Amino acid sequence: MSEPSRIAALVVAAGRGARAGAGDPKQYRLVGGESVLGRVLALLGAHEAIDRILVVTHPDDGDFYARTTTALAPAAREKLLAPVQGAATRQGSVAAGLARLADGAAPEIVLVHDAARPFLTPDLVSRAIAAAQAHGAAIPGISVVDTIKRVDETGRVVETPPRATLRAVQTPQAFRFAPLAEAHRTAVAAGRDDFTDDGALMEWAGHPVVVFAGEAGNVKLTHPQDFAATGGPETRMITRLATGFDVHAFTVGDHVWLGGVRIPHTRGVLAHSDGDVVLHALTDALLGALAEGDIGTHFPPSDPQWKSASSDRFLAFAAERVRARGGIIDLLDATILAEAPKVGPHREAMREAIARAADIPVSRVSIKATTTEKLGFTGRGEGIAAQAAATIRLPEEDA
Ligand SMILES: Nc1ccn([C@@H]2O[C@H](COP(=O)(O)OP(=O)(O)OP(=O)(O)O)[C@@H](O)[C@H]2O)c(=O)n1
Ligand SMILES: C[C@](O)(CO)[C@H](O)COP(=O)(O)O
Repeated sequence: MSEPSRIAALVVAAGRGARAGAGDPKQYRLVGGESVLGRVLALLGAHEAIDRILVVTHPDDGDFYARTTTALAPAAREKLLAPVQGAATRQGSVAAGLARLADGAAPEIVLVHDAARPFLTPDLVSRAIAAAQAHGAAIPGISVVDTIKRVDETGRVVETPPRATLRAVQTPQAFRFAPLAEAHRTAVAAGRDDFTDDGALMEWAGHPVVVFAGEAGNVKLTHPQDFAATGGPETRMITRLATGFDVHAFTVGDHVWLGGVRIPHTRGVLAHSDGDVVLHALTDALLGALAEGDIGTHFPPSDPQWKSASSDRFLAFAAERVRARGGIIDLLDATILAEAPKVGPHREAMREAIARAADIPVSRVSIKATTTEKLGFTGRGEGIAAQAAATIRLPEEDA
């Protein structure tokens, strides 16, 4: 069997955003409630074909970068290499990243992406990878809607290129790694540091470059009005809250699963799956927020394939449904109702496990517990229960 391709994402984030006006560096400002770079890294991190991500940063941005990456889901954080420092030009910043990626086992394919383009989609990333695998050098482009003129230094029009032949190109631009790294070294040796994209640099170095379909929404945040326009996503997102509840009876056994953690106990639970009441309640809360039924709708207990199933897959499924509808999970909160086992010693491990299953930052997961003062079935030690709440944001048109 052939080895899977090694595919790296190189995100250039070392610019100063002079055209974006006063304020924090544009790659760390918020759009739709999330940092621009954070959105890029979350999306690239969740893409299964990408095995490592390198961000090229500005030396002044250490704190911004640390805050952004701490808030990432574990799956995305694990793919991050230590950042490298950029240069005075975009081309120089890309070259610095390529030099770092060449250290050790270089990737086969590299996707070069502007941190300032936070609205890329998984589909665009997949198309970029497929195009690079097929053609070696591939860049996303869209047809232009304005008529474009070439002018001289006085502003006089010297040419009107036929519009049908023009494309406005974007990132991620995808290349076989070795030729791109070589072309960058050749450009520096030739004293060139003025290429505004890697497609132009590869073209100059004599490589064929193909354009594949870009996306109109994949804009580069350049001027202050670009951020005003993206005030859209924030106001267009609708917050939804829903709850979930689950109970399992105790039976003979020596452990229980709670929040994705195996906890030794004097009893086990009666269940078709692993009987994790916390993950079941959270799954129902997420499905409720989507109005997409409940856990039994998607994973019927009558279906033998879910026998003894690990419940993190149920939660992962529900979280993926939120993302598939363009949504964001803001909070997963659960309360465990039991006299025993004690939850406190396992709380952080549960938060980590839930964050991992839902692919969200740990800071968005909360676990609480209470006894019921020896009242009711939980008080009598007959079973264990969990109630949960989830808040998500969904695009207005889909909510
Ligand atoms: N020396 C530079 C210049 C740009 N970039 C990155 O290249 C991308 C595209 O560049 P641009 O939108 O021009 O960003 P800035 O250079 O920051 O903007 P400006 O030209 O307005 O200062 C951005 O993600 C930017 O951070 C970089 O890593 N290093
Ligand atoms: C790479 C790029 O985003 C493709 O459109 C663009 O060339 C970057 O230009 P900038 O002047 O560095 O923003």
